[in-house]
Amino acid sequence: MGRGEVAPRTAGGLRDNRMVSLHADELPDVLAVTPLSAPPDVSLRPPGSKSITNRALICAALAPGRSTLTGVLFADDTHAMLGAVRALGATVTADEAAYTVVVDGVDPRTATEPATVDARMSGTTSRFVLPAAALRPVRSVVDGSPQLRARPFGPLTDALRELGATVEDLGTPGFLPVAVTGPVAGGKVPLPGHLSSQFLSGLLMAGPLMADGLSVELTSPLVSVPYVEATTAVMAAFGVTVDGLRVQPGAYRATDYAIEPDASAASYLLAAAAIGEGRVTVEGLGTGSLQGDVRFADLLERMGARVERTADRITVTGTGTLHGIDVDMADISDTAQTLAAVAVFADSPTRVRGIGFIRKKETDRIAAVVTELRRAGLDAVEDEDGFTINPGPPAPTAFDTYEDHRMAMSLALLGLRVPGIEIRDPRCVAKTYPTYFVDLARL
Ligand SMILES: O=C(O)C1=C[C@@H](OP(=O)(O)O)[C@@H](O)[C@H](O)C1
Ligand SMILES: C=C(OP(=O)(O)O)C(=O)O
Repeated sequence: MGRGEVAPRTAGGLRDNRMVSLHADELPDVLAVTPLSAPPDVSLRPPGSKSITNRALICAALAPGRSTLTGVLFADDTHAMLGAVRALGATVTADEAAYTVVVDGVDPRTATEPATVDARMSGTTSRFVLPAAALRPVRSVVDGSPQLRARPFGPLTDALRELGATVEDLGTPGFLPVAVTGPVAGGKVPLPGHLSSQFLSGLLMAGPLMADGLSVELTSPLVSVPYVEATTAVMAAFGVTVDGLRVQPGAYRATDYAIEPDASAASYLLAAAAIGEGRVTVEGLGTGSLQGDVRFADLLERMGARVERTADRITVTGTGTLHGIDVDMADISDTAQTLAAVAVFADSPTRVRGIGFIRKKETDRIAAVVTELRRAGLDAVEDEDGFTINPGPPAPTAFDTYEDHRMAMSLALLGLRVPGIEIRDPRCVAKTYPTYFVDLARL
């Protein structure tokens, strides 16, 4: 995928072409979105999945021997993970132009060097790397950005202590930074599920290298369930079986692994078809996807868009009709802000439930999306576990993005239909989708 060229401060239209790149590295402080001049009719392949890339990197790093990963996402969150697995002793050779990473993994139980990991803003990196670091008989420090330091971490440190690791709180207990010294013995452990699924995914991936194996007992309902299914699927590709929430002692097998495109990233492109009353095909994602977020297309269908699916492709066609829906998004909460943007153009209110935990993501996403839509003159209401969007025409607005890539990507969609929409700090898309505005411009 090359870098797009469009007019300065402009995304969405290619006609006034003054050749300024829309890659995240080169975006201005404020980006104006130009409404679509015609309904989109495009086929796109989003970049590799962040979630699958970061799982495959952990499994490959723990698998002695050489693994080759293809379709890799190169974005801030995966650069964080590349740094993390290097710090843990894996040898990593990345070829960004070829979307490929070669990993020579090592058994962490033989480590002799202390490690320091900067997880940057990446929840997955921090929560996946700490249990892996706990397998090492030496001390590892894990830290991240101020934003990541504000996100919950305590369930993971509690679980690792219970499983036999030494965990030091280096700041506020329950938050980064922390230090861990293993080896973690393993065994049975209780774990809350209602804050994040990433604690469970991280523990499961370290499970086979714990001397006593691992058995997790959830003490509260699990959110983001499909991500745990993705974890066990990637582990299976590297030769490890998870039975319920139990993992026997064993070993990862180095392998060559193809990463599918990112389904959360795809949500913006598919939403654009519904909003822009055109047609968008997302290649490489379909009924065979490992990612729950492909189900975002089901919601567009419920709202009135036409959806066609094959094993590896989804096409959404906007029909000009969009009805509001009432939906629990606990399984696919990364697409809740995308749905909010679509809901603005529906003919009845949309209520999203079950996502109270997204208040602890990059920002309080419920408060942020409601605040910004209200600034655009919409009647949006914050609920404890979600939000309600009453549709209406958005006023020209420069949206704040709260250092949250998904705020930027979702709110930009309004500008495809409404003039005067601007995105402040659009560079925050670099966290998971540095070429987002390049792809948006292709619509
Ligand atoms: O495991 C993963 O790859 C992810 C799980 C989800 O987080 P939570 O489990 O914290 O909801 C999701 O929001 C995040 O973007 C990626
Ligand atoms: C919540 C997200 O990421 P993470 O938890 O991995 O930082 C996200 O990508 O929306």
